[in-house]
Amino acid sequence: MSDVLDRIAAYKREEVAARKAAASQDAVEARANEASAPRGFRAALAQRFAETGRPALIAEIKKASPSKGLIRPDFDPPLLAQAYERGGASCLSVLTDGPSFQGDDAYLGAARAAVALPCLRKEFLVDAWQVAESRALGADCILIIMDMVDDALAAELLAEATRWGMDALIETHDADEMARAAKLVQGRDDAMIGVNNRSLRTFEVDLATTEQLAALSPTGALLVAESGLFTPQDVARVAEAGARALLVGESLMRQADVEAATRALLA
Ligand SMILES: O=P(O)(O)OC[C@@H](O)[C@@H](O)c1c[nH]c2ccccc12
Repeated sequence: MSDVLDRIAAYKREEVAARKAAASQDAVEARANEASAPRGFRAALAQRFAETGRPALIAEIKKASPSKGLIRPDFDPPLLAQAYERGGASCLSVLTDGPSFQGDDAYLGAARAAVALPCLRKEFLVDAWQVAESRALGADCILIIMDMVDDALAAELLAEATRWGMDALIETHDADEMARAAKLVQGRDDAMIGVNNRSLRTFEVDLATTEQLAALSPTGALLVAESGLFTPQDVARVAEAGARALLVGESLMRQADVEAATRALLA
């Protein structure tokens, strides 16, 4: 009865409850107020797309995943961040979830401090408290997974992100979630909507997901194609569908020379 996403949601709620018991909203806000100012995440992607006419890259720092196990044994977030930056990435995504992705909160700050790129905290948000926490950790952008939140929580997360000067990547995987995302961003001109080609419940990957949902994406939203992108042909395919940015992890994390692989993917 319980699939991967349900299991993650269950342990994340416990994790957040424990963290909230240890640090009040005021305490976490005090840390957020001292964090280095947000770097414009969506703006960096939009600018790169405007300059090149090709999708901009959000490169992901990801050690392991529930579907692939250990992806990169020699894992050094600052060095990986610099390789991505030199290779032409416009933004970074850093996994902070420990149990499923072998991530860590500290990786976000360490990667961000090593580069000038805006950084997404790749985390499962189940409580608005985590938004100020993300800012305290240095995040420039948060992730809102529509499959994990109801409309009220999604709106709360988005409003909190805006209040802290961060962008939000709103992740969808089917037409219903895209419709909910479109409603959520109605009236805003700063929307960023992701289409995850991988199901977080079955791990099945299909680039046709981007093609199908792109047509349903609200006009004005910056469309991000996520997961399962391995070749320049894959990139061309989602670009053709309307993606203005890409979120790529595994295919780059598996390469010995991350800088060269990043450059080759974007070539
Ligand atoms: O490693 P890939 O297939 O290139 O995928 C990267 C990214 O899209 C994926 O890690 C991801 C997309 N949405 C998520 C939500 C939670 C955790 C992970 C993800």
